[in-house]
Amino acid sequence: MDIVVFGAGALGSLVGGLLAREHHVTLVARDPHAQRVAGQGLRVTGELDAHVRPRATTDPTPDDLTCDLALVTVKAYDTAEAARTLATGDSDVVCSLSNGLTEGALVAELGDRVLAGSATYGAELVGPGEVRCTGVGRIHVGELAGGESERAERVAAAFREAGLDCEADPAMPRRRWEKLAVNAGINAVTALARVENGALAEGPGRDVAHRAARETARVARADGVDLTDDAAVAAVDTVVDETAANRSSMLQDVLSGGRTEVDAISGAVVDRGADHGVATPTNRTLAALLRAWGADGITE
Ligand SMILES: NC(=O)C1=CN([C@@H]2O[C@H](COP(=O)(O)OP(=O)(O)OC[C@H]3O[C@@H](n4cnc5c(N)ncnc54)[C@H](OP(=O)(O)O)[C@@H]3O)[C@@H](O)[C@H]2O)C=CC1
Ligand SMILES: CC(C)(CO)C(=O)C(=O)O
Repeated sequence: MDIVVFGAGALGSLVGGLLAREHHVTLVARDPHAQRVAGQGLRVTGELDAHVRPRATTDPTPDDLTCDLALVTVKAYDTAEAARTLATGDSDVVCSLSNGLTEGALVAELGDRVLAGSATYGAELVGPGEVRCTGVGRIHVGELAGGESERAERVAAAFREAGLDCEADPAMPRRRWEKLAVNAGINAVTALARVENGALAEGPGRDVAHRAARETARVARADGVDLTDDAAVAAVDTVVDETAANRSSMLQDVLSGGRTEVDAISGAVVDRGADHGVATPTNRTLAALLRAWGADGITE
């Protein structure tokens, strides 16, 4: 398969690097990472080990973006720009692995080429040309509206050919909302309390994370997705347990003074809740505090 990975930072370099063991991959990345990959290849270290030579560019032409599959791995807030650039090429299928509700921005530019995706692999960009796998997870792809899908099966098979753990999921809407509940609970609370995920196994942070997850489930149901409060809370507990020593991506953003994905996570729950008349006081408060931090940003 001809695959473009748009936004090859941590996750995109890991997934794109692993796919390059079997497929023709182009990474759209920033310098100096892109330059190093183009010159000396990409090293995958940590829990997996590979040295591959995908193409890499910072400035893709429409020809570069013409492919069988475009994976979007930018931060949620860069999705709209990524979609506009991808629309200059001709990709058969586009699939985002970003956290948060980002499909609106993709569909607006790319229409029914868009599949939903989610990833639980862990990745960190060590430096130019090297990405560390911090957790071997799983990738799911499927139709935005759910249901069996030949094209999702094709994408999943291509991932598996390259040795990635990937399944087509006919219940992708539920999976995405469950992941949103996990991120709404864990990311926002750990970023504000400045604790590792494991700190939410007990105590006051656990209660706030559960409330945020329950609200997300309520909004999901109003949106037509069958996610119970109990399932959303159980998903938070499972991820807290499995990633106890992790600093969530939002905590990492706050500690590094970077921009957070608050709009696509807590903010998206609030906005979608408002569309359906569902109150989301916990997510509203978490989003407001994260945005207040973003405005003034003390990091030490
Ligand atoms: N890292 C992980 O383990 C996981 C991450 N995720 C999700 O995946 C998404 C990506 O996360 P992560 O990989 O950590 O983030 P990164 O910031 O490491 O990667 C995104 C990369 O995309 C680049 N980028 C953005 N726009 C462009 C553009 N127009 N052209 C070229 N490059 C561009 C960014 O550059 P710049 O910063 O300079 O704009 C950055 O290098 C997030 O939504 C995250 O929540 C999900 C599961 C696991
Ligand atoms: C699953 C979790 C919460 C792991 O830390 C994550 O997705 C993140 O940090 O963004």
